[in-house]
Amino acid sequence: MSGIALRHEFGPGGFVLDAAFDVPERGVTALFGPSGCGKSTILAAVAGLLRPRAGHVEIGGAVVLDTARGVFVPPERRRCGVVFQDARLFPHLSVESNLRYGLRRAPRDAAGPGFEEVVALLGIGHLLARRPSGLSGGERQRVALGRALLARPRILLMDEPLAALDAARRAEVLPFLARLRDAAGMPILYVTHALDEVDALADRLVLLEAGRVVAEGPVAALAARTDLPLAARRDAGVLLDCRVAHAMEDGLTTLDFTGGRLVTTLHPGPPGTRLRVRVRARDVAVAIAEPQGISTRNVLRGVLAGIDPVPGSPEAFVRVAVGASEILARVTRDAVARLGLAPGIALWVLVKAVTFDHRLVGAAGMPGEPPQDGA
Ligand SMILES: Nc1ncnc2c1ncn2[C@@H]1O[C@H](COP(=O)(O)OP(=O)(O)OP(=O)(O)O)[C@@H](O)[C@H]1O
Repeated sequence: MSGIALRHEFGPGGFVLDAAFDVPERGVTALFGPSGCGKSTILAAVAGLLRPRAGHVEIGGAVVLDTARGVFVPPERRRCGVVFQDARLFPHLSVESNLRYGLRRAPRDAAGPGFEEVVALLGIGHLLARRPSGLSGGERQRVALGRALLARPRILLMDEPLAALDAARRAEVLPFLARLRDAAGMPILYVTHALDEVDALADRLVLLEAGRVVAEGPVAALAARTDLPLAARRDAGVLLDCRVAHAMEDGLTTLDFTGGRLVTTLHPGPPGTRLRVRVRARDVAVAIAEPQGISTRNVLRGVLAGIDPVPGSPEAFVRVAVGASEILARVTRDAVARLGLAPGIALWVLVKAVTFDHRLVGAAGMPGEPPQDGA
């Protein structure tokens, strides 16, 4: 586990950062929050590019900052691999030379994937002879990821690595990021304000607001909470870890989750492919009796676990336990009263097959790759 605790002020009366959180040894920890909440400042302080007033930063067992004891390891000795919005490749060097620059920076005794392995992981073998100016934005970012990884850092720090790309390029790079996350074997601290990137990549979420940590924990656990700023978003809803059960003849796909089965119009991959699906609360309706004669493909039986009114609105979140999972429905308070909803009653959850977000990427494994049993 890596630990980060930082306090900083940008001049008298300026922005104040006061944040502490843990980063597990593996996987992506996303720093998420509105513009100006301090995400980039945290990353800069971890990388050693900013000297905070007070703080303690430990990465993979190495203390790189401890202001109480006067420890400040300079950025070049912190072994942080940093990837920014813009790839920042050396323009006069080929892709291969850019990558080998990363490799030369790796400490002799540091273990990590080799040149060929990284090139294959990021699908950049056909680009090696080119200069950065001859690459698309997405290809440049893939090379930047490779260069950072080849330096065999203790941690990868990514500051909105997809923010400068258009939607098509983002969709192209996202699966490679997911691949890198699974293969890198090191923590990744990932700054973003795009929820779809969190859904696709993050294991843990650190939710920030005005320089402070509002909540931290596994992404799915935070998505299910109705007391966080996330719940105010239009796309608020639970995340379900699913596995493709089978493709149906009518072009639909069934997904299994711990609690039941969903029919969707998604085509994430062959049976066994794992993916994380966002079920938006606004797309979910509830019924107190099993509905008949409706077009909705997903009708799941559950038990009403709780009702959370949305402050300042005529709406409420209804939490429904479906097997071991919980699904959120956003309904009017009028519906709560009309149906006599109360915790403990049986409830049917209705989700149309067409409502699932098609931008979602497999949470593990690449769409189209064979399933990895036991993964
Ligand atoms: N060098 C600086 N001097 C003064 N204020 C600064 C400085 N750098 C950042 N800030 C302020 O600190 C706050 C946090 O900035 P930061 O860039 O960390 O936010 P962010 O969450 O990464 O935002 P975004 O999502 O827009 O990139 C902002 O209010 C910003 O104006």
